[in-house]
Amino acid sequence: MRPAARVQAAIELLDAIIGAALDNGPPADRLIADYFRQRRYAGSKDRRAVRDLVYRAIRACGPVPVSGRAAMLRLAADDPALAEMFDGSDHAPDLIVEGERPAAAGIAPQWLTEELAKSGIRGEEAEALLDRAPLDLRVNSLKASRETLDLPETGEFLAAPNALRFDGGTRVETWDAYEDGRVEVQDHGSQLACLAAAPEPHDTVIDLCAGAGGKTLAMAATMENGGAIIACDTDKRRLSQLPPRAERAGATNITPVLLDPGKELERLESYRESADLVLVDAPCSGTGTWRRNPETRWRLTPNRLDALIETQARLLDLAARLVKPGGRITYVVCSLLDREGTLQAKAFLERHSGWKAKLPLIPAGQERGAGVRLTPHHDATDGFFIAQLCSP
Ligand SMILES: C[S@@+](CC[C@H](N)C(=O)[O-])C[C@H]1O[C@@H](n2cnc3c(N)ncnc32)[C@H](O)[C@@H]1O
Repeated sequence: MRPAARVQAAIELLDAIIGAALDNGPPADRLIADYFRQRRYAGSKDRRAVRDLVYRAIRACGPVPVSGRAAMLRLAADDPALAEMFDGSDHAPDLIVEGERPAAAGIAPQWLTEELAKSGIRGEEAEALLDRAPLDLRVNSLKASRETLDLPETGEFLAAPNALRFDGGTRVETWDAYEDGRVEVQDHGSQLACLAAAPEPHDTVIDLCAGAGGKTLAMAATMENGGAIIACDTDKRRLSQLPPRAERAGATNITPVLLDPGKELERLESYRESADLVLVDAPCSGTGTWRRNPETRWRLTPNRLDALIETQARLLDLAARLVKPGGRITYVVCSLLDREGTLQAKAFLERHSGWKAKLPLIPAGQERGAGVRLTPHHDATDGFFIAQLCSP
């Protein structure tokens, strides 16, 4: 593909990504993969170049752009070589018309930038939300040790006991250690959240929002396959990924339980007041993960945020019924908004007398009200809020 044709391809993809963001459609990565599946003539260099342009444009635009072309013009406004590609030739973008406006720059849509600022995320902290993320691995201590594991590349040792960091583009999927479950891809922030949860080998743990099991597997390793982990989720597709992953990782103490939204307690009745630990890794705005999925900031609306906050409160109340006296809830969100983080934890403590917050002991983060917050700028991790809520 000629360079100008790559720019036009990026514009077409951006149109699809903007449409999907507004209609709750597929994520950007899937749209990009589908686009190239239908265009086999594009080589790997073309794909990489187009993908890079698309993500640069997504990161550059704060509010939702009116079109892919406006998003690309945002980039071209600061990049004369890119602006020259708008030359109207075959497969290239049309010439730039005088007065044609690029999409607005910024961190996020205005309302969301304000929510972040209210939560203390502004300036460098806000800008770092759109950095490119490195690739973090967790060495699976059921099968290997970080100190002796031999990998094709040397990773940087991070503060979490099994964490290693590599460059963003590292192709770990091709490594033997990945294939045979000696390592898992997991952001350092997620690993620190599991460290905060600190499950003991004999514990009964309920992982209420287990998804595909990222944190479940980390806890199974910490528990050395002892005790029991009940891994729940309402999403059948995500939860169905857990058993094969557990098998690959050699984790044997996990029971997956599919929940019906709104009827979670009915399914979990037999676990009432039984858990030493309930991990609530709640559905959230994902404002802490924009480094990986920058287009998700165009998907969020004030109404969607309100609905997420309501669900988080409901799941915390449910968790309180599952914890045994003296047990605890570890509440985690990959969000930096106080309404989902410290204010959510505070509201829980007000609703549940006798419960107390205990500051999680992790070698990173900053105290934020009832818990600890990790941010891309301060901790070089995805953004997280983590609280430990202890039952009387
Ligand atoms: C942040 S993700 C969990 C990620 C997962 N713990 C991990 O480490 O990979 C939140 C999960 O909550 C699930 N969820 C949403 N509503 C739920 C509900 N009412 N009960 C249980 N899980 C729910 C979603 O399907 C999603 O998988």
